[in-house]
Amino acid sequence: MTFFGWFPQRWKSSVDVCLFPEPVPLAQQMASGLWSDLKGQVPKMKSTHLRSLMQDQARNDSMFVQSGQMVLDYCRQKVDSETMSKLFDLAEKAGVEQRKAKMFAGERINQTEGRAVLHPALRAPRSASIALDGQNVVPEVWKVLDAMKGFSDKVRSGEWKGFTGKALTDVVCIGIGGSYLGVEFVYEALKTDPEAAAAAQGRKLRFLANVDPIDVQRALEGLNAETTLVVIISKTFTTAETMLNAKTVKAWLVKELGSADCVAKHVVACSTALDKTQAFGIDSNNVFGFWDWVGGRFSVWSAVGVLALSLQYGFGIVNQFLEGGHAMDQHFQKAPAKENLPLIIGLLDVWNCSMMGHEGVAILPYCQALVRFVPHIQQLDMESNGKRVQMDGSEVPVGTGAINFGEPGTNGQHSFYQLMHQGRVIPSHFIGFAASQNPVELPGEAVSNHDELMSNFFAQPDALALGKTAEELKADGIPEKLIAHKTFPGDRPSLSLLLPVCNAHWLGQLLALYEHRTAVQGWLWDINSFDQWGVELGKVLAKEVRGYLSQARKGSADDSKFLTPTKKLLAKYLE
Ligand SMILES: O=P(O)(O)OC[C@H]1O[C@H](O)[C@H](O)[C@@H](O)[C@@H]1O
Repeated sequence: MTFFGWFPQRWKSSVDVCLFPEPVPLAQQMASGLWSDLKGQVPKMKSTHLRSLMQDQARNDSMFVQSGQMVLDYCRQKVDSETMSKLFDLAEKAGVEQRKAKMFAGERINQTEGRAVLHPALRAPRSASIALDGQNVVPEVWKVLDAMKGFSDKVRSGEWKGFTGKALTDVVCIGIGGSYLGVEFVYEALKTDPEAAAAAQGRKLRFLANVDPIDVQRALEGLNAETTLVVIISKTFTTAETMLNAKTVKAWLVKELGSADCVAKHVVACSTALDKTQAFGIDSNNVFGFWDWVGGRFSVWSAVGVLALSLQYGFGIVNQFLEGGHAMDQHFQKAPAKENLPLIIGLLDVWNCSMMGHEGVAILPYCQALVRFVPHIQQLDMESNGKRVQMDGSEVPVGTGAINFGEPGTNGQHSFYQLMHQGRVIPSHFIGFAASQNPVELPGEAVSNHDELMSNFFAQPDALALGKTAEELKADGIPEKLIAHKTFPGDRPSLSLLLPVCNAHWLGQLLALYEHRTAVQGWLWDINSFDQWGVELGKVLAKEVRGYLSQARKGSADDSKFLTPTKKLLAKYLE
C-alpha cells in the first residue's frame, strides 16, 4: 500500500488541494466574528469552576478520546461542548484541513524560505510515494536510511575500524538546536528500554552542543580517541558553535592519534551542505545527507538522529521509532476532528493561550526516561510558534506561542508545582505510560514502584482541577489561622495522555503528535511555524563582538559601535 493508500483521493495532488476552500486569514476571521464568538465563551468558562464542569459525565465522556492504545483525557480543560464545537469550527474556518493537506502534498508552505515541509516523508514506508515538484522523495530518503543502516552495522560489528585498527565503540555527536535536542531526547528515552539497552551494550553516546569549552571537556571525558567516532551534525554546516566544536574535537583526534589522516576513519557528518562538509575535510562517502524540506527542529527522523541512534541502538530499533512517527501521521491525516489528538491538543493550547490568556504550558512526563523530552519540545514549539506576524506580515491580533516548560514527575512536584497549585494558572499536559521500562515490585510494599509513580500522575490533575475549599479544610479540623494558607483554588486546566510503554514505537508516536500539535497552532494563528528569523539578530551582534574581542586581545580595538553599557561590561571582561 502506498503512503497515501488510505488517504482520501481528493487530497492527493496540489491541484486537488484547491478543492478545499482557501483558509480564511486570521484578520478576516477576527472581522468575521469567529474569534470574538469564541472570546464570548471566555467569561462563561472563567466563571464556571472545573468542579461544576466535571459533574457532567456526558461531557467528560466526550472528552475521553482513544487512538489505538493512546488515550487523551481532556475533561479537565476549561471548555464545554459549546466551546469545543466553536473550536472545531475555528479549525475548519482557519483551513487546518487544507493546510495539512498542503503540507503532506509537498507544497512550499514555509513561504518565507520558499521550502516545503515534508518531515513526514522521512518516516514513510519504503513503498510510499510523496512528491515534491513531481518527484517522489521517498526513494531518496530510503537510500540514505539504507546507507546509515550499512554504516552503523559495520561500526557496531567492528568491521569498520579506527585509524589504529581498533573497533569504534564510542560516539560523540557535535551539533546544536535541532541538530542535537531531538537526538538526545530519543537517546535518553531509550537508554533504559530493555531491548534498546541490550543493543547498546558496550557502547557510549555523548553530545557536544554548547560552544562553552567546558562542554568539550565534559563530552570527551574518559574517551579514548582510538575507539571514538565523531559525528558532526549540522543542516547548514555553518553554525558557529558546531563549527568551532568540530574543529576542537578534530584537533583532539589528530593530537591523540598523531596524524591528520585519522579524520577519514573517525569523522562523519550529517548535513544538507555537502560542499561544506567536503571543505571541512570529510570524505563524501562518510556524509549522510538530508534536504532543505526538513526543518532543523523536525529533523531527528533524518540523518540528524537516525545515524547516531542507529550506531547506539541498531537500525532496527530506530526503524520502530520511524514507524511510530508514521502511525501518528496516519492518525493526524485520517482521524475525524473529534478524535484527532494533535488537532484537539493544538486547539486547546490555542484556547488557553489566545483566549484564556495563559502564557505558559507545563509539559509533565511521568517517566524519567523522558528527561530530555521537554527541552526538545521547547525548541519544537517555541522556535516554531514564537512569532509576532502572520503570513502576510501583519501583526497577529491575539497572543501566540506559549512558554513551554516542565520536568519529569514526580521531581517537578517538589519544585514548581507549588506555583501551579496556589500561584499562577498554568495549563498542563500530563504524560504517563501504563507499563514501566523497569518494573520493580518490592515485597511488603502496597504497590509496585511504577504504580507509586502513576498514583501521582492520576492525583495531580484532580488536585489542580478540584482544589480544596475552606469549608473542606474546616471539616478536616484545620486551625482557622491556617485555612487561607492551605486553601487550593483549583480550577486549573490540564490534559492527560496515557500511552502503553516508553519504547521506540511510542516515542515516535508521541513526538509526531507534538510536532503536529505545533503545526496546528501555527495554522490557527496564520503564522509561519517553519521559519526562525528571530534567532538571527543575536548571531549578527555576536559576530561584531567576536571581531572586537579578536582585535582587543591583540592590543587595541575600536569599541565605538557598541552601546556605552556594553562597552563598560566588555572593558571589565577584558581587564
Ligand atoms: O543544523 P544547523 O544548521 O547547525 O542549525 C542548528 C540550529 O541553529 C539555528 O540557529 C536554529 O535556531 C535551529 O533551528 C537550528 O536547528
